[in-house]
Amino acid sequence: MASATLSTSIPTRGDSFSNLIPNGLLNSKLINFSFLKRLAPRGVAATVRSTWRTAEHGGGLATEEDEEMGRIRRLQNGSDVRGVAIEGEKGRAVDLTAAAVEAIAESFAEWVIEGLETGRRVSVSVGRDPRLSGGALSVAVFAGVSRAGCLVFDMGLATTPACFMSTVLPPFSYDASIMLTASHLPYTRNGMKFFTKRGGLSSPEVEEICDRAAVKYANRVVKVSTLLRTPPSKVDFMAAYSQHLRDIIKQRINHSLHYDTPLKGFQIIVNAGNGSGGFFTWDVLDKLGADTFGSLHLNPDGMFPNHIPNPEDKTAMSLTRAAVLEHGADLGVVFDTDVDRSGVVDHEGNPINGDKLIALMSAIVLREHPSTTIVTDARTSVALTKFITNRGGQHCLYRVGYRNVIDKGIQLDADGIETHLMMETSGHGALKENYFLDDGAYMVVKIIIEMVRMKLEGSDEGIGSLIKDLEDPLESVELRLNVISEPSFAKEKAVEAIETFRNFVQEGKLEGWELDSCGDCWVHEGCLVDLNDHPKPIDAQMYRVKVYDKENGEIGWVHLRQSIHNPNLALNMQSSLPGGCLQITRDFRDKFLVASGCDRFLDVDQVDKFVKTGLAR
Ligand SMILES: O=P(O)(O)OC[C@H]1O[C@H](O)[C@H](O)[C@@H](O)[C@@H]1O
Repeated sequence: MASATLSTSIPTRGDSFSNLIPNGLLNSKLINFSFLKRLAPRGVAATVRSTWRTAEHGGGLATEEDEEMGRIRRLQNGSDVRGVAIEGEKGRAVDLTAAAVEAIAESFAEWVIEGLETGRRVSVSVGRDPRLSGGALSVAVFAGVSRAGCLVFDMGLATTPACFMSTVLPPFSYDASIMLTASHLPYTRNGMKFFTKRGGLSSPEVEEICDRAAVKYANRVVKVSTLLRTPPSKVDFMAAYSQHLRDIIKQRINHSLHYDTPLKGFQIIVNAGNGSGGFFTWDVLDKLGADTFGSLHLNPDGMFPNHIPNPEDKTAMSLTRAAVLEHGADLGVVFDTDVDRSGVVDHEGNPINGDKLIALMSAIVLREHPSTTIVTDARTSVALTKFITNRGGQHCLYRVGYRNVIDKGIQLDADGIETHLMMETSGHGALKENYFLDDGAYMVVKIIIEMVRMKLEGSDEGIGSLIKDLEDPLESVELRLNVISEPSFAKEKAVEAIETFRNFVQEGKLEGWELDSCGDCWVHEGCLVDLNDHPKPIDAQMYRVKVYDKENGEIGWVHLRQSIHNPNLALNMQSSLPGGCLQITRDFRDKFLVASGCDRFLDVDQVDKFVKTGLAR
């Protein structure tokens, strides 16, 4: 091993350096030693270095400090922190403890202070969703942030977009914000999202913060503070944020007869799934004159007793659909727990989420900004690309993960390629006009304004009519393949499988499969395969492949990637040929999984089941 690598790298936790380590791992994704040295008290850095040396010599056990540091590092999930916060999951212990949260919050606050280099005390706001663990973990955040020397502002029950908005809306304008949420994950989980005035943090930034927290945590004898240096000040930011949303609706509709109640005469059903989104009903819609009778699950309940708050959830959508039809409402709205995502139901009861929601938002945005570029993740249908380009827009397909999609849009826009909308199929949607922030409430605001505008222009067709010409893909399937490995190696094994897949495709071992360098994106070759003009560290490995057949030409695509949250691979595919997905899956299994030997460390049950029965999951 080259000495240059020796002096700059240390292993990540759990690298017990057995011969289980996948090829090349020892040199990859290792944190920077000089960074660690700056932070780590001598003992810790020395332990880390000596463990690394053990590795260099081919063996040795991870120390207790390594274990502790690894536990904190593994809480990073892309651009968020996520973990189990309360007991209740079979086989999964609590790892998002108050001590871990405190160390991470303190590290974030230090990172903000260093970045701002201001003489005054830095201010940080804190919000949370209704999860049962939220109260206790808030206290841990207050302790960590105040321990770093910041002023803390407690927003209480809040939404993720509101946390960001608290950094830009005067008079609040806090320097940074932390939201405690695990979005649509079960009640046992919780997590953290981080914001500065520049927006949400990227995966490498969160990784840096977790590395810092890991060292801090491992070096602490007493892990949890009992004393708050500065008690938090309570603020009712949600009231100000709601007024901000109301003002936007009033100003943009500019109703000639009733300016302050522009939603008079409209019935809108909100399904908040017992998450944080209830405010949108009583503090935004009701006050603007809408009739919200029939709305569902508005009261916050950290057990989420009705269904998972998630616009991708079938129950959430079908209950909302039923309520819209029962009440003859104009619109149904479904929020996820922390309201950074949403979906809608039109007045005919048609659910609009996934590709359909992207199409709806594209139709609205393209009217305002003809020819704008729209960035989505690369699991969208060929029909969506057609929908966007037929209206004069450009469609850039990029990597899964809302932060990736948003960051790509920001980068394109900065490079002079006008980009107004960035959306993931999961329902994260960000608009340039709204700080490039993924904001489920703001998306609904845009849709409501469009709905009223259409009505005022004399159309009774409703917002569903805007996407009438969007075709559904003939076949669309998602399968998951669990990685069978010790948890600390799961990520690396996933990368190994995905890179092997890429090699197989490139070497022509799967006939008719061709690595898709940029989907149907015209912007730059290679954007999808991470060869950006501004390369960024990769948070999850993924490739999209176009599939051709001799008789029919291009028949579909395959997208293989590491899951962001779990030790598994996600295999998505679409086909325009009946039975195409079955054939694709058969080839994937026989010519890749079995031929490469990856089936030895991947659980191929779902693949086998689909091949046998045609049923996914
Ligand atoms: O990797 P998965 O488990 O499929 O999750 C992927 C999804 O995770 C979260 O929900 C993120 O907010 C999304 O941006 C991402 O697409």
